[in-house]
Amino acid sequence: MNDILLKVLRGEEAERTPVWMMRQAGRYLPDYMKLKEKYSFFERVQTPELATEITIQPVEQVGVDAAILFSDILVVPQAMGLEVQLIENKGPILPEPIQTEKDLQRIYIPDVNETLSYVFDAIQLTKKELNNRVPLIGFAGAPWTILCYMVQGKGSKTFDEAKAFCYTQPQLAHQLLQMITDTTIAYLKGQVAAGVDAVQIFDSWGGLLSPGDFEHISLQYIRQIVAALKDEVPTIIFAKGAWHSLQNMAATGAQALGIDWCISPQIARKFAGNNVVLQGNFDPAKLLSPVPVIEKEVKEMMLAFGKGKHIANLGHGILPNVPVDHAKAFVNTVKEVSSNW
Ligand SMILES: Cc1c2[nH]c(c1CCC(=O)O)Cc1[nH]c(c(CCC(=O)O)c1C)Cc1[nH]c(c(CCC(=O)O)c1C)Cc1[nH]c(c(C)c1CCC(=O)O)C2
Repeated sequence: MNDILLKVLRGEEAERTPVWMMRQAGRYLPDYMKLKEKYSFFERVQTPELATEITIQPVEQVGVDAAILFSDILVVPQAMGLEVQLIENKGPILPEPIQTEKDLQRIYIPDVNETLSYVFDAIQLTKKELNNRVPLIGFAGAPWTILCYMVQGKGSKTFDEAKAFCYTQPQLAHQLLQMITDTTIAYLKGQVAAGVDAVQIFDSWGGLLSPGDFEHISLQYIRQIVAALKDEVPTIIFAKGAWHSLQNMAATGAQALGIDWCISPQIARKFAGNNVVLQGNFDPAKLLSPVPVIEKEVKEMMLAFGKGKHIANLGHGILPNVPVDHAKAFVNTVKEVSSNW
């Protein structure tokens, strides 16, 4: 039974630094690609046996200290009544995005036990199959990041239409953000009831907002989610690029904060204070370097974080073209360095 991730999240000492990788269940694994040939994305997500198999692959094949449920943040807008398509090599498309008050009337706060029960079934089955080998992390998108897709209707580097929606129709935007928040709270509570041991909130686009807008448009809703889960399981907030608000994120009471590779561990620690756990922050593209370079740079990262209050991870999701051996070198170097502390 490996529960070092939970020990660190509870503020206890662990034998060594726990390690997992964002988006670890996915396209860099040959066994995942085999299932991808046979089943569509939402078939994989909605079939508990497939989701379980994919969730466990990186635990068995790469040796990570936690599993993260195979699903997607976009199942929430789907459950709220929006169509979501995942198009090969193009990413997500929402053909009828939210842009007006009339559009908002098309969506609703769903009964998660009806619309998202397949996620809860997948969690129960995964917990059974994991048999406590490692903890299971559940997740959801932050309301702002979900709004980005619901309004823009597709991926974007700037999400300018989503921002324009917030800046020109603030009342509608906040109504939508609150609907997403309420759905997300019910959804994450359902994940906890089904058995997840911790949850991560992915605010992938938090860094597109100014510090003031981040508070107003994103963090005030994340704060509600963290508060709602306070007595349930530990929470990790990953707001990519929003390093300016680490102090405010720590004040939400979340147990851990994810950081990306554009901030040093030392500065992140200064901003976040001494109590919260930091998670991160290896540049995912650096996993494309030769293995000796990976080993050297992971060691440097580990030394920069120091012993304790750290969960080793990438600074964003693993890229599909990373060789499995390189992912293993990342995981093994974390284990070696921190076992000798
Ligand atoms: C923004 C976002 C999305 N989804 C997610 C985020 C937040 C994290 C981040 O910023 O990377 C979160 C996510 N998506 C997926 C997981 C699975 C669990 C894990 O291993 O981390 C998680 C945690 C599977 C997935 N979700 C998706 C895939 C790839 C499609 C496939 O394999 O068929 C996987 C494995 C599709 C997806 N889903 C999304 C995009 C933009 C795409 C297409 C681009 C891409 O492929 O990365 C939305």
